[in-house]
Amino acid sequence: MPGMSLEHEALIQFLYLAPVGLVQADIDGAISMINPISAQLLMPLARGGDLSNLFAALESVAPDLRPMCAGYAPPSGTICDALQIPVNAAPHGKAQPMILSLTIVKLDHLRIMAVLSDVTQQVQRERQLRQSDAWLNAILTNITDYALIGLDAAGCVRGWNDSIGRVTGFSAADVIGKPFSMFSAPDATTEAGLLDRLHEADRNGWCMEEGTRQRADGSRFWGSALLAPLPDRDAAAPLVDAEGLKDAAYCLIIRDITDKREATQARQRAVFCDFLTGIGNRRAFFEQAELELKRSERVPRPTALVMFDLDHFKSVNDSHGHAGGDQVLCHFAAVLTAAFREVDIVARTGGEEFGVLMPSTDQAGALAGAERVLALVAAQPAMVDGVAVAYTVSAGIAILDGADDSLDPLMKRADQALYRAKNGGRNRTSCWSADPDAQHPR
Ligand SMILES: Nc1nc2c(ncn2[C@@H]2O[C@H](COP(=O)(O)OP(=O)(O)OP(=O)(O)O)[C@@H](O)[C@H]2O)c(=O)[nH]1
Repeated sequence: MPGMSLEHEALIQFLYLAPVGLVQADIDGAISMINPISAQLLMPLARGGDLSNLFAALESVAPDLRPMCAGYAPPSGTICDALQIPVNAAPHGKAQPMILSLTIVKLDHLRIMAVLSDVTQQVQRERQLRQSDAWLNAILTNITDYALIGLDAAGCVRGWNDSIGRVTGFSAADVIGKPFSMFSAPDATTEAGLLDRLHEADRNGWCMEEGTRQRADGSRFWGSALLAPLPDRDAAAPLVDAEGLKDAAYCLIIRDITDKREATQARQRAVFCDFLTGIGNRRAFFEQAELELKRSERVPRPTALVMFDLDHFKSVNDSHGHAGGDQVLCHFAAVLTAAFREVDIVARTGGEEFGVLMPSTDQAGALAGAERVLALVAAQPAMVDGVAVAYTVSAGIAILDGADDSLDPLMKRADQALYRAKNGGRNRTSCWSADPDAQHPR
Protein backbone atom coordinates (compact mmCIF):
# COMPACT_ATOMS: atom_id res chain seq x y z
CA MET A 1 0.00 0.00 0.00
CA PRO A 2 1.32 3.47 -0.87
CA GLY A 3 0.18 4.73 2.60
CA MET A 4 2.27 2.05 4.30
CA SER A 5 5.37 2.89 2.33
CA LEU A 6 4.98 6.59 3.17
CA GLU A 7 4.60 5.73 6.83
CA HIS A 8 7.61 3.45 6.62
CA GLU A 9 9.66 6.16 4.94
CA ALA A 10 8.69 8.69 7.62
CA LEU A 11 9.68 6.20 10.29
CA ILE A 12 13.03 5.55 8.65
CA GLN A 13 13.63 9.27 8.35
CA PHE A 14 12.75 9.77 12.04
CA LEU A 15 15.12 6.99 13.04
CA TYR A 16 17.93 8.50 11.01
CA LEU A 17 17.43 12.01 12.32
CA ALA A 18 16.77 11.07 15.96
CA PRO A 19 19.30 12.72 18.30
CA VAL A 20 19.79 9.40 20.15
CA GLY A 21 20.90 6.00 19.00
CA LEU A 22 18.02 3.73 17.96
CA VAL A 23 18.35 0.05 17.13
CA GLN A 24 15.62 -2.40 16.17
CA ALA A 25 16.51 -6.03 16.60
CA ASP A 26 14.83 -9.39 16.94
CA ILE A 27 14.55 -11.05 20.32
CA ASP A 28 17.96 -12.72 19.82
CA GLY A 29 19.62 -9.37 19.10
CA ALA A 30 19.89 -9.66 15.30
CA ILE A 31 19.79 -6.06 14.09
CA SER A 32 17.17 -5.17 11.46
CA MET A 33 17.58 -1.40 11.62
CA ILE A 34 20.26 0.86 13.10
CA ASN A 35 20.56 4.65 12.86
CA PRO A 36 23.88 6.51 12.37
CA ILE A 37 24.26 7.55 16.04
CA SER A 38 23.93 3.92 17.20
CA ALA A 39 26.46 2.82 14.62
CA GLN A 40 28.83 5.52 15.81
CA LEU A 41 28.43 4.46 19.47
CA LEU A 42 28.58 0.70 18.88
CA MET A 43 31.24 0.48 16.17
CA PRO A 44 34.23 1.00 18.49
CA LEU A 45 32.87 -1.72 20.83
CA ALA A 46 31.89 -4.37 18.30
CA ARG A 47 34.49 -6.98 17.64
CA GLY A 48 35.74 -6.51 14.07
CA GLY A 49 33.22 -3.67 13.62
CA ASP A 50 30.47 -6.24 13.16
CA LEU A 51 27.10 -4.61 13.79
CA SER A 52 24.85 -7.52 12.85
CA ASN A 53 23.86 -8.38 16.44
CA LEU A 54 23.20 -5.92 19.32
CA PHE A 55 24.12 -8.32 22.12
CA ALA A 56 27.30 -9.37 20.35
CA ALA A 57 28.27 -5.76 19.73
CA LEU A 58 27.85 -4.97 23.46
CA GLU A 59 29.26 -8.29 24.64
CA SER A 60 32.54 -6.84 25.90
CA VAL A 61 30.90 -4.13 28.04
CA ALA A 62 27.48 -5.63 28.94
CA PRO A 63 27.76 -9.40 28.76
CA ASP A 64 24.50 -10.02 30.65
CA LEU A 65 22.23 -8.29 28.14
CA ARG A 66 21.42 -11.43 26.19
CA PRO A 67 20.32 -13.45 29.25
CA MET A 68 18.48 -10.39 30.61
CA CYS A 69 16.37 -10.11 27.45
CA ALA A 70 15.89 -13.87 27.17
CA GLY A 71 14.69 -13.95 30.77
CA TYR A 72 12.15 -11.13 30.33
CA ALA A 73 8.84 -13.01 30.42
CA PRO A 74 6.11 -10.38 29.73
CA PRO A 75 4.92 -10.17 26.11
CA SER A 76 6.03 -6.51 25.92
CA GLY A 77 7.51 -3.81 28.19
CA THR A 78 10.73 -2.19 29.35
CA ILE A 79 13.52 -4.71 29.81
CA CYS A 80 16.02 -2.18 31.11
CA ASP A 81 15.68 1.55 31.65
CA ALA A 82 18.65 3.92 31.23
CA LEU A 83 21.12 1.25 32.23
CA GLN A 84 24.52 2.91 32.59
CA ILE A 85 27.22 0.95 30.82
CA PRO A 86 30.78 2.09 31.54
CA VAL A 87 32.76 1.53 28.39
CA ASN A 88 36.10 0.43 29.74
CA ALA A 89 38.10 1.10 26.64
CA ALA A 90 38.13 4.89 26.52
CA PRO A 91 37.57 6.04 22.95
CA HIS A 92 40.54 7.39 21.04
CA GLY A 93 41.68 10.84 22.11
CA LYS A 94 39.39 10.96 25.14
CA ALA A 95 40.87 10.68 28.59
CA GLN A 96 37.42 10.30 30.12
CA PRO A 97 36.04 6.74 30.09
CA MET A 98 32.83 6.79 28.13
CA ILE A 99 29.46 5.87 29.68
CA LEU A 100 26.55 4.68 27.58
CA SER A 101 22.94 4.73 28.64
CA LEU A 102 20.87 1.87 27.27
CA THR A 103 17.12 1.34 27.34
CA ILE A 104 15.63 -1.79 25.82
CA VAL A 105 11.93 -2.15 25.15
CA LYS A 106 10.33 -5.42 24.14
CA LEU A 107 7.86 -4.54 21.37
CA ASP A 108 6.38 -8.02 21.01
CA HIS A 109 7.49 -11.65 21.24
CA LEU A 110 9.73 -11.15 18.17
CA ARG A 111 11.18 -7.65 18.35
CA ILE A 112 13.04 -5.33 20.69
CA MET A 113 13.95 -1.66 20.36
CA ALA A 114 17.08 -0.22 21.97
CA VAL A 115 17.75 3.44 22.74
CA LEU A 116 21.41 4.33 23.21
CA SER A 117 23.05 7.57 24.22
CA ASP A 118 26.41 8.82 25.38
CA VAL A 119 25.90 10.12 28.93
CA THR A 120 29.56 10.56 29.80
CA GLN A 121 29.24 14.31 30.36
CA GLN A 122 26.00 14.00 32.27
CA VAL A 123 27.51 11.43 34.62
CA GLN A 124 30.56 13.64 35.02
CA ARG A 125 28.30 16.58 35.89
CA GLU A 126 26.45 14.48 38.43
CA ARG A 127 29.78 13.52 39.93
CA GLN A 128 30.80 17.17 40.06
CA LEU A 129 27.53 18.01 41.79
CA ARG A 130 28.21 15.36 44.39
CA GLN A 131 31.69 16.82 44.83
CA SER A 132 30.14 20.27 45.30
CA ASP A 133 27.87 18.82 47.95
CA ALA A 134 30.86 17.39 49.73
CA TRP A 135 32.63 20.73 49.36
CA LEU A 136 29.67 22.58 50.80
CA ASN A 137 29.59 20.18 53.72
CA ALA A 138 33.25 20.88 54.29
CA ILE A 139 32.52 24.61 54.36
CA LEU A 140 29.82 24.01 56.90
CA THR A 141 32.03 22.20 59.28
CA ASN A 142 35.59 23.44 58.74
CA ILE A 143 35.92 26.88 57.24
CA THR A 144 35.68 29.64 59.79
CA ASP A 145 35.71 32.97 57.96
CA TYR A 146 32.46 32.26 56.10
CA ALA A 147 29.03 32.51 57.62
CA LEU A 148 26.68 30.18 55.79
CA ILE A 149 23.04 30.98 56.22
CA GLY A 150 19.93 29.23 54.91
CA LEU A 151 17.08 31.55 53.95
CA ASP A 152 13.44 30.83 53.29
CA ALA A 153 11.70 32.00 50.10
CA ALA A 154 11.09 35.45 51.62
CA GLY A 155 14.75 35.91 52.55
CA CYS A 156 14.33 35.23 56.28
CA VAL A 157 16.92 33.21 58.17
CA ARG A 158 16.10 29.52 58.74
CA GLY A 159 19.46 28.11 59.66
CA TRP A 160 23.19 28.79 59.81
CA ASN A 161 26.51 27.16 60.43
CA ASP A 162 28.61 27.71 63.52
CA SER A 163 30.86 30.31 61.92
CA ILE A 164 28.03 32.84 61.86
CA GLY A 165 28.98 33.67 65.43
CA ARG A 166 32.63 34.18 64.50
CA VAL A 167 31.88 36.38 61.48
CA THR A 168 28.90 38.40 62.70
CA GLY A 169 28.74 37.88 66.45
CA PHE A 170 25.04 37.00 66.24
CA SER A 171 23.59 34.02 68.07
CA ALA A 172 20.82 31.71 66.89
CA ALA A 173 18.17 33.54 68.90
CA ASP A 174 19.18 36.86 67.31
CA VAL A 175 18.82 35.83 63.70
CA ILE A 176 16.20 33.13 63.26
CA GLY A 177 13.16 34.36 61.32
CA LYS A 178 14.74 37.78 60.62
CA PRO A 179 15.27 39.10 57.07
CA PHE A 180 18.85 38.78 55.87
CA SER A 181 19.12 42.59 55.65
CA MET A 182 19.92 42.39 59.36
CA PHE A 183 23.53 41.61 58.41
CA SER A 184 23.85 44.88 56.46
CA ALA A 185 24.40 48.28 58.02
CA PRO A 186 20.99 50.03 58.19
CA ASP A 187 21.99 52.79 55.75
CA ALA A 188 23.45 50.29 53.27
CA THR A 189 20.23 48.55 52.31
CA THR A 190 16.46 48.88 52.04
CA GLU A 191 13.66 46.35 52.41
CA ALA A 192 13.07 46.44 48.66
CA GLY A 193 16.81 45.97 48.11
CA LEU A 194 16.54 42.63 49.88
CA LEU A 195 13.85 41.47 47.43
CA ASP A 196 15.99 42.73 44.53
CA ARG A 197 18.82 40.45 45.60
CA LEU A 198 16.48 37.45 45.76
CA HIS A 199 15.10 38.25 42.28
CA GLU A 200 18.59 38.68 40.87
CA ALA A 201 19.69 35.36 42.36
CA ASP A 202 16.61 33.66 40.88
CA ARG A 203 17.18 35.17 37.47
CA ASN A 204 20.93 34.69 37.18
CA GLY A 205 21.46 31.64 39.38
CA TRP A 206 23.41 33.70 41.91
CA CYS A 207 23.97 37.24 43.10
CA MET A 208 27.11 38.68 44.63
CA GLU A 209 27.57 42.05 46.26
CA GLU A 210 30.02 43.81 48.50
CA GLY A 211 29.08 46.37 51.11
CA THR A 212 29.17 47.48 54.71
CA ARG A 213 27.96 44.75 57.06
CA GLN A 214 27.15 45.07 60.71
CA ARG A 215 28.01 42.77 63.60
CA ALA A 216 25.78 42.11 66.60
CA ASP A 217 27.72 44.68 68.65
CA GLY A 218 27.11 47.37 66.00
CA SER A 219 30.70 47.37 64.70
CA ARG A 220 31.05 47.31 60.93
CA PHE A 221 33.09 45.35 58.43
CA TRP A 222 33.39 45.18 54.65
CA GLY A 223 31.76 41.98 53.54
CA SER A 224 30.90 40.08 50.41
CA ALA A 225 27.55 38.33 50.23
CA LEU A 226 26.94 35.49 47.79
CA LEU A 227 23.29 34.55 47.45
CA ALA A 228 22.25 31.47 45.49
CA PRO A 229 18.85 29.80 45.11
CA LEU A 230 18.93 26.15 46.11
CA PRO A 231 17.30 23.47 43.99
CA ASP A 232 14.27 21.72 45.47
CA ARG A 233 15.48 19.68 48.38
CA ASP A 234 14.95 15.95 48.49
CA ALA A 235 14.19 15.39 52.16
CA ALA A 236 15.84 11.96 51.98
CA ALA A 237 19.10 13.41 50.71
CA PRO A 238 19.70 16.76 52.37
CA LEU A 239 22.41 18.85 50.80
CA VAL A 240 23.71 20.04 54.13
CA ASP A 241 23.38 18.78 57.63
CA ALA A 242 23.13 21.84 59.82
CA GLU A 243 19.75 22.32 61.38
CA GLY A 244 17.44 24.51 59.33
CA LEU A 245 19.67 24.57 56.27
CA LYS A 246 18.46 21.49 54.53
CA ASP A 247 15.10 22.85 53.39
CA ALA A 248 16.31 26.39 52.75
CA ALA A 249 15.25 28.17 49.55
CA TYR A 250 18.44 30.23 49.36
CA CYS A 251 21.96 29.88 50.57
CA LEU A 252 23.73 33.05 51.71
CA ILE A 253 27.46 33.12 52.31
CA ILE A 254 28.84 36.18 54.07
CA ARG A 255 32.59 36.74 54.17
CA ASP A 256 34.58 39.39 55.96
CA ILE A 257 36.80 40.83 53.22
CA THR A 258 37.83 44.02 54.99
CA ASP A 259 41.44 43.36 53.99
CA LYS A 260 40.49 43.19 50.29
CA ARG A 261 38.32 46.29 50.35
CA GLU A 262 41.12 48.66 49.39
CA ALA A 263 42.01 46.65 46.26
CA THR A 264 38.36 46.38 45.18
CA GLN A 265 37.73 50.04 45.75
CA ALA A 266 40.88 51.09 43.91
CA ARG A 267 39.65 49.18 40.85
CA GLN A 268 36.21 50.74 41.08
CA ARG A 269 37.58 54.21 41.71
CA ALA A 270 39.51 54.15 38.47
CA VAL A 271 36.31 53.65 36.44
CA PHE A 272 33.46 55.03 38.48
CA CYS A 273 34.85 57.87 40.58
CA ASP A 274 34.99 61.54 39.74
CA PHE A 275 38.68 62.40 39.65
CA LEU A 276 38.20 65.72 41.49
CA THR A 277 35.74 64.97 44.30
CA GLY A 278 36.16 61.20 44.68
CA ILE A 279 32.40 60.55 44.65
CA GLY A 280 30.63 58.69 41.82
CA ASN A 281 31.07 60.06 38.32
CA ARG A 282 28.46 60.50 35.60
CA ARG A 283 29.01 56.98 34.29
CA ALA A 284 28.55 55.44 37.75
CA PHE A 285 25.42 57.50 38.23
CA PHE A 286 23.81 56.47 34.95
CA GLU A 287 24.74 52.81 35.27
CA GLN A 288 23.61 52.42 38.87
CA ALA A 289 20.50 54.53 38.40
CA GLU A 290 19.40 52.50 35.35
CA LEU A 291 19.88 49.34 37.40
CA GLU A 292 17.84 50.79 40.24
CA LEU A 293 15.10 51.85 37.83
CA LYS A 294 14.88 48.31 36.43
CA ARG A 295 14.55 46.99 39.98
CA SER A 296 11.71 49.33 40.78
CA GLU A 297 10.03 48.29 37.53
CA ARG A 298 10.04 44.69 38.77
CA VAL A 299 9.10 45.49 42.35
CA PRO A 300 7.45 48.92 42.35
CA ARG A 301 8.54 51.31 45.09
CA PRO A 302 8.94 55.07 45.38
CA THR A 303 12.27 56.28 43.99
CA ALA A 304 13.40 59.90 44.22
CA LEU A 305 15.94 61.94 42.32
CA VAL A 306 17.47 65.13 43.70
CA MET A 307 19.57 67.30 41.38
CA PHE A 308 21.80 69.91 43.02
CA ASP A 309 23.52 72.85 41.34
CA LEU A 310 25.86 75.27 43.08
CA ASP A 311 24.61 78.86 42.88
CA HIS A 312 26.54 81.55 41.00
CA PHE A 313 29.49 79.23 40.84
CA LYS A 314 31.08 81.33 38.16
CA SER A 315 31.55 84.11 40.70
CA VAL A 316 33.09 81.62 43.19
CA ASN A 317 35.65 80.82 40.51
CA ASP A 318 36.10 84.48 39.74
CA SER A 319 36.72 85.35 43.39
CA HIS A 320 38.82 82.38 44.50
CA GLY A 321 40.32 81.11 41.27
CA HIS A 322 39.57 77.82 39.52
CA ALA A 323 41.56 75.85 42.12
CA GLY A 324 39.52 77.51 44.87
CA GLY A 325 36.35 76.59 43.00
CA ASP A 326 37.62 72.99 42.88
CA GLN A 327 37.97 72.97 46.66
CA VAL A 328 34.39 74.20 47.03
CA LEU A 329 33.20 71.36 44.76
CA CYS A 330 35.10 68.87 46.96
CA HIS A 331 33.54 70.38 50.05
CA PHE A 332 30.06 70.01 48.59
CA ALA A 333 30.76 66.38 47.58
CA ALA A 334 31.73 65.64 51.20
CA VAL A 335 28.51 67.30 52.42
CA LEU A 336 26.46 65.09 50.08
CA THR A 337 28.23 61.94 51.23
CA ALA A 338 27.56 62.84 54.86
CA ALA A 339 23.92 63.78 54.25
CA PHE A 340 22.79 60.66 52.40
CA ARG A 341 22.68 56.93 53.08
CA GLU A 342 25.14 54.42 51.67
CA VAL A 343 22.32 52.97 49.59
CA ASP A 344 21.70 56.33 47.86
CA ILE A 345 23.51 56.87 44.57
CA VAL A 346 25.48 60.08 44.95
CA ALA A 347 27.43 61.44 41.97
CA ARG A 348 28.84 64.49 40.27
CA THR A 349 26.89 64.57 37.04
CA GLY A 350 28.33 67.78 35.58
CA GLY A 351 30.74 70.64 36.34
CA GLU A 352 28.90 72.07 39.37
CA GLU A 353 25.91 69.77 39.13
CA PHE A 354 25.34 66.74 41.38
CA GLY A 355 22.67 64.03 41.41
CA VAL A 356 21.38 61.78 44.18
CA LEU A 357 19.08 58.87 43.39
CA MET A 358 17.30 57.68 46.52
CA PRO A 359 15.84 54.15 46.38
CA SER A 360 12.66 53.46 48.38
CA THR A 361 12.20 57.16 49.12
CA ASP A 362 9.14 59.32 48.55
CA GLN A 363 8.97 63.07 47.94
CA ALA A 364 8.89 63.94 51.64
CA GLY A 365 12.02 61.84 52.29
CA ALA A 366 13.85 63.37 49.32
CA LEU A 367 12.84 66.89 50.33
CA ALA A 368 14.11 66.26 53.86
CA GLY A 369 17.43 65.03 52.39
CA ALA A 370 17.77 68.09 50.17
CA GLU A 371 16.95 70.47 53.03
CA ARG A 372 19.54 68.69 55.16
CA VAL A 373 22.15 69.43 52.51
CA LEU A 374 21.22 73.11 52.27
CA ALA A 375 21.39 73.42 56.05
CA LEU A 376 24.82 71.73 56.19
CA VAL A 377 26.18 73.99 53.45
CA ALA A 378 24.88 77.06 55.30
CA ALA A 379 26.35 75.86 58.60
CA GLN A 380 29.78 74.78 57.33
CA PRO A 381 31.36 76.96 54.65
CA ALA A 382 34.13 75.49 52.53
CA MET A 383 37.71 76.26 53.55
CA VAL A 384 39.86 77.50 50.68
CA ASP A 385 43.49 78.05 51.63
CA GLY A 386 42.46 78.70 55.22
CA VAL A 387 39.69 81.14 54.25
CA ALA A 388 36.03 80.29 54.81
CA VAL A 389 34.09 80.51 51.53
CA ALA A 390 30.33 80.65 51.95
CA TYR A 391 28.28 79.38 49.05
CA THR A 392 24.75 78.21 48.42
CA VAL A 393 23.11 75.51 46.40
CA SER A 394 19.72 74.89 44.74
CA ALA A 395 17.95 71.53 44.48
CA GLY A 396 15.26 70.08 42.22
CA ILE A 397 13.34 66.96 43.28
CA ALA A 398 11.36 64.53 41.13
CA ILE A 399 9.77 61.17 41.89
CA LEU A 400 9.92 58.17 39.57
CA ASP A 401 6.73 57.82 37.60
CA GLY A 402 5.27 54.47 36.48
CA ALA A 403 5.47 55.75 32.90
CA ASP A 404 9.23 56.46 33.07
CA ASP A 405 11.01 53.91 30.93
CA SER A 406 14.47 55.32 31.49
CA LEU A 407 16.37 57.84 33.58
CA ASP A 408 15.86 60.62 31.01
CA PRO A 409 12.28 61.70 31.84
CA LEU A 410 13.01 61.56 35.58
CA MET A 411 16.13 63.71 35.15
CA LYS A 412 14.23 66.09 32.94
CA ARG A 413 11.61 66.65 35.64
CA ALA A 414 14.27 67.07 38.36
CA ASP A 415 16.06 69.60 36.10
CA GLN A 416 12.79 71.51 35.60
CA ALA A 417 12.30 71.65 39.36
CA LEU A 418 15.92 72.77 39.77
CA TYR A 419 15.40 75.50 37.18
CA ARG A 420 12.41 76.66 39.19
CA ALA A 421 14.46 76.74 42.40
CA LYS A 422 17.06 78.86 40.60
CA ASN A 423 14.41 81.17 39.19
CA GLY A 424 12.77 81.41 42.59
CA GLY A 425 15.91 83.07 43.96
CA ARG A 426 18.40 80.13 44.46
CA ASN A 427 19.49 78.61 47.82
CA ARG A 428 16.22 76.66 47.89
CA THR A 429 14.58 73.37 47.00
CA SER A 430 11.73 72.71 44.58
CA CYS A 431 9.66 69.58 44.01
CA TRP A 432 8.44 68.90 40.48
CA SER A 433 4.71 68.94 39.82
CA ALA A 434 2.74 68.60 36.57
CA ASP A 435 1.22 71.99 37.44
CA PRO A 436 4.17 74.43 37.44
CA ASP A 437 2.36 76.78 39.81
CA ALA A 438 1.99 73.98 42.33
CA GLN A 439 5.70 73.12 42.42
CA HIS A 440 6.86 73.18 45.97
CA PRO A 441 9.31 76.03 46.51
CA ARG A 442 11.17 76.24 49.76
N1 LIG B 1 36.44 75.27 39.57
C1 LIG B 1 35.69 74.61 38.70
N2 LIG B 1 34.72 75.23 38.04
C2 LIG B 1 33.94 74.54 37.20
C3 LIG B 1 34.15 73.16 36.97
N3 LIG B 1 33.22 72.75 36.07
C4 LIG B 1 32.47 73.81 35.75
N4 LIG B 1 32.90 74.90 36.42
C5 LIG B 1 32.41 76.28 36.36
O1 LIG B 1 31.08 76.36 36.82
C6 LIG B 1 30.51 77.56 36.31
C7 LIG B 1 29.09 77.32 35.94
O2 LIG B 1 28.56 78.54 35.57
P1 LIG B 1 27.07 78.75 35.11
O3 LIG B 1 26.56 77.52 34.44
O4 LIG B 1 27.01 80.04 34.34
O5 LIG B 1 26.25 78.86 36.39
P2 LIG B 1 26.49 79.58 37.77
O6 LIG B 1 27.50 80.65 37.69
O7 LIG B 1 26.75 78.50 38.78
O8 LIG B 1 25.09 80.22 38.00
P3 LIG B 1 23.70 79.52 38.32
O9 LIG B 1 23.87 78.05 38.09
O10 LIG B 1 22.75 80.16 37.43
O11 LIG B 1 23.44 79.81 39.75
C8 LIG B 1 31.38 77.96 35.10
O12 LIG B 1 32.10 79.12 35.42
C9 LIG B 1 32.35 76.80 34.95
O13 LIG B 1 33.64 77.18 34.51
C10 LIG B 1 35.22 72.53 37.68
O14 LIG B 1 35.47 71.32 37.56
N5 LIG B 1 35.95 73.28 38.54
